[in-house]
Amino acid sequence: MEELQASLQPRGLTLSTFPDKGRSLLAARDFYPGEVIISQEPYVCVPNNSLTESRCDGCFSKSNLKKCSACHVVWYCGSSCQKLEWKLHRLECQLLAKLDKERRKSVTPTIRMMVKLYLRRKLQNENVIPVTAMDNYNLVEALVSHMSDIDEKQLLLYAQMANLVNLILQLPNIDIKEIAENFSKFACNAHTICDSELRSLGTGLYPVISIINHSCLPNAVLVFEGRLAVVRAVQHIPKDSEVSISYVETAASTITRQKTLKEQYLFTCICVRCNKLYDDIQESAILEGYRCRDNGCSGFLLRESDEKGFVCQQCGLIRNKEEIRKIASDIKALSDKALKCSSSGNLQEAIVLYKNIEKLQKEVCHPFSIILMRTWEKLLEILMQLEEWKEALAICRLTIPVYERVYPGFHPLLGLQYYSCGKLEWLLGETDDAIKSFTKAVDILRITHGTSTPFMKELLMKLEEARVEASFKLSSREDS
Ligand SMILES: C[S@@+](CC[C@H](N)C(=O)[O-])C[C@H]1O[C@@H](n2cnc3c(N)ncnc32)[C@H](O)[C@@H]1O
Repeated sequence: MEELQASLQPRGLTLSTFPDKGRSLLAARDFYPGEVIISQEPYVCVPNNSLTESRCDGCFSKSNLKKCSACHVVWYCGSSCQKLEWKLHRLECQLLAKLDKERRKSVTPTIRMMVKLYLRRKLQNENVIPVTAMDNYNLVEALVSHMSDIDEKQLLLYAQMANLVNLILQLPNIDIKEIAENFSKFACNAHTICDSELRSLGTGLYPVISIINHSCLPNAVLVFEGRLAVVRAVQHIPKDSEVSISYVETAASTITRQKTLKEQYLFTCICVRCNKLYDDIQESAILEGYRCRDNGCSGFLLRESDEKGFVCQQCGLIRNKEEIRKIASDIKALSDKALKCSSSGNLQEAIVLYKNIEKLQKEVCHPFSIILMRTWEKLLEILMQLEEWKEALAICRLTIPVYERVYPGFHPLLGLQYYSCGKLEWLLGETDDAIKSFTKAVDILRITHGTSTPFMKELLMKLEEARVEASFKLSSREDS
């Protein structure tokens, strides 16, 4: 770790260890919103390839793919990506090619990532791939695994997966227990690699980025430029304070966030947001609870002590538990049907069902409820697929106030939602509104995504084009 400390120092970073959360990354100088704190290439990564969708192993793109003719498992979009991966894939390819057809089907992305991890370690040990302070297997060894917190069922699954990896690798002196522990390390430390619009593309292990702890109110954000993981400050991070990112969706009540963190990452979060008790009860009731039965009241409800109903914390009106239970069960039945319709491609029927869900949710959910927000997101997604732009814009606009509230400050999801709104407004000829939305998107995304990626260049170009169009419209109006 001394070597790593030495390489972090010139970047204005330092490592520390806290008793309640282990290693942490600290700022050794002030960082400001939009500044890159650290970036790292993956130690290993794999695309989300499945039987239904394939991606290039080098750049994760979906176009012009050709399957490796020897192993029939890995895809490439062209020779440059194939060359980039060649040193490692040469070994992997020989191993995968030896497997029979049925066995090859069991080589999931996670199994492949483990195989690649051991092959990369071997290549670094043999000096085929260079070792640096930020790129070496010791960093993988130092990752937390939480092995003692894993239940029997999960342990058994990791043991079976480790056996399969061993069978593929056929390396002498390999420790099956260590492979199983590494699967647990993947679960606690690996990151989902996303595109600029936060759509999942694959998974990667970034052992230095993995030192950054979680906060439900993070001061930094992790985004990807291709496979490169980039952490940017979204707040002023004063010298000596801890750098934090969020591992999970922050638009959720503390109970939900803590449950997800415990299930997926095996820890109980001790961040400031999780420790704020009163505000949190109110916040959770707004995000995932019920609204007052008086439509003019914006109060949130809490359960009555005798459990008969819910009391509005603003006007005191009581809402009957049975009434809420009935609506909630109707919503559940409709949601099951809507999900079936949308996954079977029956989008028109799905729209009708989601609109009915929205109507019922408006009766019971607080206007800032994330449950209602998820329904709007689903409606927006389907309306976009159906190219119903006007309706899509109306729904997109509804989501903005909720997004503003649940993703405050420089949050990529808020920036992306403004971007979607702007694109719809521009398409529908509402140029002035499009300029406002693109500007808001730029203000946020230049901090979270930087300005040099093709994605940001496209957004900046759209804003420029919209401005030109607006001034053209204005001058044509003045001329006539
Ligand atoms: C990706 S690692 C982060 C680095 C880790 N602290 C280490 O020592 O390697 C995730 C682990 O760090 C700890 N951790 C991260 N954020 C935490 C938080 N907000 N509260 C408590 N523990 C946390 C948990 O043990 C978690 O499983």
